[in-house]
Amino acid sequence: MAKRIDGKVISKQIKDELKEEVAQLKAKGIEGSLAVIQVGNDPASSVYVNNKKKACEYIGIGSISYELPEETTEAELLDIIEDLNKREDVCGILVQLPVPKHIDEDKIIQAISPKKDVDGFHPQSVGAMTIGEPGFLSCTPAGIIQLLKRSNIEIEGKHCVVIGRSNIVGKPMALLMLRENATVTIAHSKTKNLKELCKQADILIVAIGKPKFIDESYVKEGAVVIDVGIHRNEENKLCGDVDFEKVEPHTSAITPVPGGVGPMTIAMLMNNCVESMRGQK
Ligand SMILES: Nc1nc2c(c(=O)[nH]1)N[C@@H](CN(C=O)c1ccc(C(=O)N[C@@H](CCC(=O)O)C(=O)O)cc1)CN2
Repeated sequence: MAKRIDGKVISKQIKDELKEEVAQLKAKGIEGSLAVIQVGNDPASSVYVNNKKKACEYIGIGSISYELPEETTEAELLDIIEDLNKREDVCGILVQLPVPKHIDEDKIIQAISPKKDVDGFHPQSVGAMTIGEPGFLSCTPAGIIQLLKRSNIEIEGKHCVVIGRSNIVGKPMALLMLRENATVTIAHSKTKNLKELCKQADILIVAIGKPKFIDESYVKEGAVVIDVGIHRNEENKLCGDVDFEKVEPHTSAITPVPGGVGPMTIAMLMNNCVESMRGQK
């Protein structure tokens, strides 16, 4: 029977470990706050930002919230980031993505000091990860590695197919799996014979951005399936990129949506904040 990988339980374990560590750091006089910036009022972003602030409170670190109007200019946002880069009480800075179209996302990411880049999106963080140097890891891919390891799923030597090549999930995911000694294939919208390729995967990681796109015909019997997608239907019900009901019986382990990868993104963000407080980066 397929094992359901419970991201809620594993993310809680991680946050509980971090809570203890934060208490120890505080006892040594080390404190820090996460600056959370949201531009505009996209409802999904508001949910994620709120959950991030709640997670800060849970593990015992501060959060400084910036809820900026949609019309905020790029220059105004850059000024705020510049100030936050200099503040000693701020251990991490995150700008919730996506930002409104008139703001250049890359410029914003690059303005955040790599020392406070707890999202792990800065080119310096990505470069460090690529060559195995210390640096903040992108939260969703790092969360998936934790999900696999804490579920005792062997990665080394396995064929992992990652569908999706975004800078925040697909590419770093492939690199982290490679770092764990998996044999990695990246598939994307132009990949030929996607189904045949996916059927070769021992571990299939899906970040394709299409609701319920992956059915059982893409999955090798007994494979591990990780669903990064998150979509809301007309009845406000969430689903992933994987058709869970059809695929689950054919897997050895699978993540649900909700309650799989999503909560891990926030747990790993907290992990990066604590790493920043430790001053290890
Ligand atoms: N600055 C960033 N922006 C975005 C990131 C990111 O890592 N940093 N990732 C995504 C959104 N995201 C975090 O911000 C995120 C997405 C989903 C979840 C989550 O816990 N999902 C729950 C369901 C929650 C719901 O009711 O909608 C689940 O899957 O169980 C957390 C964080 C894009 N932007």
